[in-house]
Amino acid sequence: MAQIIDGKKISQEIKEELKEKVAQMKAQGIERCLAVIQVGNDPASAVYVKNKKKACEYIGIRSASYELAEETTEEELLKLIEELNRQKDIDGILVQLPLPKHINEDRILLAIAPEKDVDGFHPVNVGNLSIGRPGYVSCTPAGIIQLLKRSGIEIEGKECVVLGRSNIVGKPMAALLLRENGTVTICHSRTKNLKEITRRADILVVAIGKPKYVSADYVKEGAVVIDVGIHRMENKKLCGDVDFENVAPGTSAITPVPGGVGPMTIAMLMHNCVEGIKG
Ligand SMILES: Nc1nc(=O)c2c([nH]1)NC[C@@H]1CN(c3ccc(C(=O)N[C@@H](CCC(=O)O)C(=O)O)cc3)C=[N+]21
Repeated sequence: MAQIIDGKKISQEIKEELKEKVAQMKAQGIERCLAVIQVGNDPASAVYVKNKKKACEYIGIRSASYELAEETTEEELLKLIEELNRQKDIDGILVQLPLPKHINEDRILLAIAPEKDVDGFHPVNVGNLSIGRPGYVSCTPAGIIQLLKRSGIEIEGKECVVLGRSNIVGKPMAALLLRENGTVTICHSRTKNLKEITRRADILVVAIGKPKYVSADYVKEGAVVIDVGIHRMENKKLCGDVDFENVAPGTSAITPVPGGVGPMTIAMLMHNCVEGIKG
């Protein structure tokens, strides 16, 4: 029987550990504050932002919330970021994505001071990860490493296949698996003979952004499958990039959606806020 990897439980464990750490830091007079910026009122973003603020409250760090109108200009947003970059009492800056179309996301992410970039999206942090230097690591892939480690799944020497090549998930995921001494292949929507490659995986991370895209014929018997996708179906239920019912029986371990990778993203954001930059 496949082990269902419980992201909710593991994320809770991490938040408990962080809560304790925050209490110790407070006793030494150290406080943390995360600035959370949301532009516009996309309902999905509003839910995520609310969950991030709730997590801050739970572990005991302050959050400063900036809810900006849809019409906010790129210049106005840049000005706010520059102000927050300068403020000594702000430790982390998170700009919720996606941004409205009239704002250049790239320019915004580049404006966040790398030492406050708790999302790990700034090119300096991305670069540091790829050459093995200390820096903030993107929360979703960092959370996946924690899921694997805390579920007793070894990475070293394993065939790891990442399906998807986004800057936020696929690429940093590959870098992290490599850092853990996995043998890493990245494949994507244009890959030829995709199934042949995904079927080689001992650990398959799916972040292709298509609902229920991966069926059992993509997966080797006994593989570990991590599903990064999150989609709302017509019946309002959530599903991932993996067809869970079809794939789960042939795996040794698999993450569900919801309750898999999603909660880990927020736990690792909290980790980044509390721990700061470390090796
Ligand atoms: N600057 C920025 N940083 C992000 O980290 C970021 C972002 N923008 N924009 C959107 C994506 C998406 N994301 C998720 C976080 C938590 C869940 C999560 O907790 N999911 C729950 C379900 C939540 C629900 O019920 O909708 C689960 O999978 O169990 C999902 C997705 C962070 N993102």
